[in-house]
Amino acid sequence: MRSWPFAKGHGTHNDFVLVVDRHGLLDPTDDDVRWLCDRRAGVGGDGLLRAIKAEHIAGWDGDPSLWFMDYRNADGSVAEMCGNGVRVFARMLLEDGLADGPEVPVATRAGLRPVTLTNGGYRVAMGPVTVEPDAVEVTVGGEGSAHRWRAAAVDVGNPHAVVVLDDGPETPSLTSLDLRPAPRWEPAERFPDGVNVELVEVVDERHLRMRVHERGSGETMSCGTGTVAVAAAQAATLGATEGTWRVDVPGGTVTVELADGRAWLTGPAEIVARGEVLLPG
Ligand SMILES: N[C@@H](CCC[C@H](N)C(=O)O)C(=O)O
Repeated sequence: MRSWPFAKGHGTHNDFVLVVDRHGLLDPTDDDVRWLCDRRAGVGGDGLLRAIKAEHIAGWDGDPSLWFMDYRNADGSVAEMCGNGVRVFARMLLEDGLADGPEVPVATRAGLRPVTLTNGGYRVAMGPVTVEPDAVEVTVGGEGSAHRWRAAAVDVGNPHAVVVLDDGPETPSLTSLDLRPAPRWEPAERFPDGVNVELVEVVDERHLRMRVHERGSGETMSCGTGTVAVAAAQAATLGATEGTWRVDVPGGTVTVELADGRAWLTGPAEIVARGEVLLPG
């Protein structure tokens, strides 16, 4: 049995188990991550956020004294970035006295992501975003209820495929789609390491509603990098290089600002529990 102090938190109901591992001694295995994220046997979460000093991360060539967010999906796989997670991560560091506000620079596999505590929530500088319209075909739903659409490939540090639903009479509503089976995409080589798939309803030009199937976690109530991806895909459709978008997800609402190929994400971050978890083994 191993006993680890942990916190549980969420950003627009995208939920995480958080552990502080300053010197990189915990080294969670894939099985540990799956167990921690298990909603019946473990603590439960869409992913694990491990805070480790960047000096222990091979390949990090920035300031070694920064906190590095080691993000793992619920299935144990590693991801480059998590837009909701990084806000919750910054909040935990601030609450624990491990960082000074109002700006917390967080090292991630996608690069530096500064998080600033503002009146409207936690604002994250999300870095560069690129959009390739109509790059893949995505199939959503199981046999008998499958739909196929063209999707934009969007890079927010991690990969996304964004389907914007039209308002034609044959188009199913966002809420009716079955996101339990993992969406498929073609050509498969376009995303060799998997992809997060967002489905979007346009409420108006600057207001979007989305659902997401996350690589490594399944359908979640929100995905911060996904909200940036859908805003960027919509901006590309409009021919806009800057602006502010409201994005509604099943777990709440966030704001995405875009300017000159870069993005900022603002939303809530909550810590809901702290304790000691007893890992098997
Ligand atoms: N929920 C996150 C994204 C987490 C990583 C993603 N599943 C991936 O594998 O790329 C977010 O809020 O951005």
